[in-house]
Amino acid sequence: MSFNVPTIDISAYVEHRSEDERAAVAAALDVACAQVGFMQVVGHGVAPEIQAGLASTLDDFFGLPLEEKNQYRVPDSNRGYSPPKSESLSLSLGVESASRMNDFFEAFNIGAEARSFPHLALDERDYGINLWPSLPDFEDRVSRYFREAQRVARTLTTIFADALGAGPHFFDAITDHSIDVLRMNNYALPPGTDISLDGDLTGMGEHTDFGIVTVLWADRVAGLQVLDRDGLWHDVMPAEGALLVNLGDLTARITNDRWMSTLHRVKPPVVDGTIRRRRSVAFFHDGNADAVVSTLDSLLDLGDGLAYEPITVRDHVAAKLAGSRQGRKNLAAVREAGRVLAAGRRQA
Ligand SMILES: O=C(O)CCC(=O)C(=O)O
Ligand SMILES: [Fe+2]
Repeated sequence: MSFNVPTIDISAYVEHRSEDERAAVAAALDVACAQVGFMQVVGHGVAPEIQAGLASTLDDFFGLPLEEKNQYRVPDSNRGYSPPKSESLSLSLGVESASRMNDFFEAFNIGAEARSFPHLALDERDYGINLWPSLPDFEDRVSRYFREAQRVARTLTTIFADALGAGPHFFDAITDHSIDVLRMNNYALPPGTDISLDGDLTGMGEHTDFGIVTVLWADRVAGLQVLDRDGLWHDVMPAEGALLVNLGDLTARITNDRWMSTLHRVKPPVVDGTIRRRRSVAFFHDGNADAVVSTLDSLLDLGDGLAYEPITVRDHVAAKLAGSRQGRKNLAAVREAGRVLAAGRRQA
């Protein structure tokens, strides 16, 4: 069967059109979430100039010298700058083991802060404090897109609730002070990188996203790959003007794996001895730190009859960030490990 990332037009929800039109969208989204876990979303209403403004901030920030970018590192926080895993210095030495550019993405993160919800006594450690580069209009351009991505994510969870028959307030109750993070990714090799030394050039290693849903803006440049149900990787590129959307692990838990938290990675093709620079921006909608995420009652009996244990978003995110794992084997870990192993067996 050929692999296809379905295109879902959400304008019926964005424009509050008729119940019948919205029901058709929810039905199409249900199939996409159950079969692929990735979608091209159109009709989202994010203005092209807001997307262009966002794209320009990546050029401005990642174009800075590394020393300057390093001033925006925030240790032990999901904020600020993360440099590529390998240092270009070791590359210049030509030492093979040191020269591997595995996971060569660099990133800059901002997100919702506890103080954005002054009426709630939230802990900054669950959210993080933004560090804005001192570049003209940077904060403004990024924030404008952030608010739009947040709106799209909330529209999506409204559709999720309809598609799952979960009741209109199911997602509101777990996302009204959501941990939302915007990760701006830059995939570019330092000038002079000898890619012939690099056996397995990986922009970003295979992973699933942690949260409820991810809204992904990306350049129309190859590199993103998605794992299908048969364990094969497929290249995925956004259509003109489309946003990619994928589900995270919390949605897999909520739906008892009826919907998929799909493995993906970034592996840019080498063309003429180099890779094309690629930018992407992932908006992660993870849910309230203190929300307890449980499988919907209606889906508890699905599949092997086992259920995910309820977990707070805080504990789930902490476990994922710690590279897993809580001492005892839980169903989530077993199922996720199974997916990764199956992929590894089928394809190098
Ligand atoms: O660069 C991409 O297209 C994917 C990025 C991604 O998967 C992530 O940031 O979690
Ligand atoms: Fe991802």
